[in-house]
Amino acid sequence: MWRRVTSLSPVMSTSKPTSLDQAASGFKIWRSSFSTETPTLVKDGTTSFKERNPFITFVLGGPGSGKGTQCQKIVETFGFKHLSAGELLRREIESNSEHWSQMLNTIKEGRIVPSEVTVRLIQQEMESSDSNKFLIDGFPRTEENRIAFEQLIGLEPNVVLFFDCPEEEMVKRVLNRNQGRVDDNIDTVKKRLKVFEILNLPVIDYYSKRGKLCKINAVGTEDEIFEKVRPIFSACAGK
Ligand SMILES: Nc1ncnc2c1ncn2[C@@H]1O[C@H](COP(=O)(O)OP(=O)(O)O)[C@@H](O)[C@H]1O
Ligand SMILES: O=c1ccn([C@@H]2O[C@H](COP(=O)(O)OP(=O)(O)O)[C@@H](O)[C@H]2O)c(=O)[nH]1
Ligand SMILES: [Mg+2]
Repeated sequence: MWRRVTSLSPVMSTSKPTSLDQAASGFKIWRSSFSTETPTLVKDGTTSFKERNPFITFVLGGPGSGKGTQCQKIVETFGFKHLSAGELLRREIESNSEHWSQMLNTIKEGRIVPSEVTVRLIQQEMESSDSNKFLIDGFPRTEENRIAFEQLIGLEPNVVLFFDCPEEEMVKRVLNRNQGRVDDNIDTVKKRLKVFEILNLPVIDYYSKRGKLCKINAVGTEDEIFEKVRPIFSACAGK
């Protein structure tokens, strides 16, 4: 048996990040069915993922701010491995994996899937990749996500990109996205914008204080925005 919180109001009424995240995911029972043991970091029996010293970029911004679009350009120009947390979750749902219906409902309602699930999917992708440069798109979405990643993977991002976009523009882009997503409708977008403001902005603020944040004005053409992104990676890639 599991229970789902259907109202956004608990998200709005408390200020503690951990309880906020629990309210946002609404899966206390589901959450408890996942192990919190630190998974092994050994990839091939000799080298742990951490020892590979990967370059990790978190890509943040509200729904429709252009994260995925800019990630594609970064991949083309700088050869990163792109991991979209949302895509990994959608793939899990499509493959009818355990808890697929809870994940689908969470996404439909614009809430956040438990950290254990998302971090495990990201970890599997990173560990099995030949690349050592990662763009983690749309994660971490909460302080609890951030802490779970740091604890389970044992690493922090090298850089955090934040695509800063006005709400009106984000809504317009999401409603025109036309990819058949269950969350690209006005009701879910409104909820996602609230979740972004309450749960994701504190993560952005955290990285700003750590001196890791690159804030990019996400208004303009895709190419104009990429010209602001390019110098961030040129310095280390020599391009
Ligand atoms: N700079 C831009 N100007 C106008 N539309 C954009 C821009 N960047 C992306 N889009 C479009 O907006 C929608 C959302 O972009 P996407 O990259 O999926 O955002 P996110 O991953 O942040 O939700 C897509 O249909 C995309 O083609
Ligand atoms: O770390 C994550 C990333 C995504 N999601 C869920 O997946 C949805 C879609 O995420 P995605 O990043 O694909 O959306 P985008 O911001 O690109 O529109 C989010 O609203 C959440 O419900 C989540 O729970 N945890
Ligand atoms: Mg996206």
